[in-house]
Amino acid sequence: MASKVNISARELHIGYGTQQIANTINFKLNEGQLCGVVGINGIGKSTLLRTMCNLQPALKGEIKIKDKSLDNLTSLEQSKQLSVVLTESIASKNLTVSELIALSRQPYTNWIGSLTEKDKEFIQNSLDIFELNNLKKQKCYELSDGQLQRVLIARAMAQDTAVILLDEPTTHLDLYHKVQILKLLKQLVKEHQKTILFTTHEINLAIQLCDKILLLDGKNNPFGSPSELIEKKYFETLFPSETVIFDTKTGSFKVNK
Ligand SMILES: Nc1ncnc2c1ncn2[C@@H]1O[C@H](COP(=O)(O)OP(=O)(O)OP(=O)(O)O)[C@@H](O)[C@H]1O
Repeated sequence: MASKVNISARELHIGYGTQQIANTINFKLNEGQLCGVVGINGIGKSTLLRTMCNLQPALKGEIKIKDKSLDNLTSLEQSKQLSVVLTESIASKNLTVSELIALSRQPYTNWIGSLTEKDKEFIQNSLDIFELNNLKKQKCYELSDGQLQRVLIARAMAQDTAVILLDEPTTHLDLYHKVQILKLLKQLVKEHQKTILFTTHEINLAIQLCDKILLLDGKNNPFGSPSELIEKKYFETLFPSETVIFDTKTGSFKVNK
């Protein structure tokens, strides 16, 4: 059975007003796929993410969620298809972990905002999957960066959308917690058939864990499986080679000593 395309971009140009930041971005992501967006500082990763969740307009081209153009979705329809975890610090840190995760059910609750049994089930499932039961009564400001990141992803999970977008979900985390978060994302796409797209500077980890990588390079913006991109030597020109080199044998970046 052919996998379903959950999100795609066609000939997408992104930027601010008359300032183009990245051009001709093309990709298609199926359900059950984890995709990392990589590229040097300032190349447009966060701009792409913000464009993909309609926080800013595309300059050209089309984004589709399933078979519908993002432009044609109402904000309620969008919030049932697409959840977003951005880097900006959350305004609601005064809430407990449970309360923050419960907010994710807003697209489904009635006008009073009361939670049904089904809503409560989604919230409890998320707490279970992300092992947050022992933290659920804690205030969000009391959490470590790694714990808060897990809570934010749990909230996106409880929103029950086909697509989850995350902006740098592993910043400020130590190596163990970076790997833990990325493995959780991998588990989500495989066990729950989600499509997850996240921006990252952890290219070595993305190469090991992602099904697809979108490499914003300011030219071709290649998209493919990590091994396809390695074979086509796209990683080799990403950084100046006198500083960092790409080792094709191990599929990882090394310091050029
Ligand atoms: N609100 C804005 N208005 C105008 N230009 C902006 C705005 N936000 C970002 N930019 C510019 O857009 C470009 C891309 O920024 P963006 O934050 O998308 O890059 P990035 O790849 O996510 O960078 P980093 O890896 O450093 O987080 C930069 O040149 C930045 O200065």
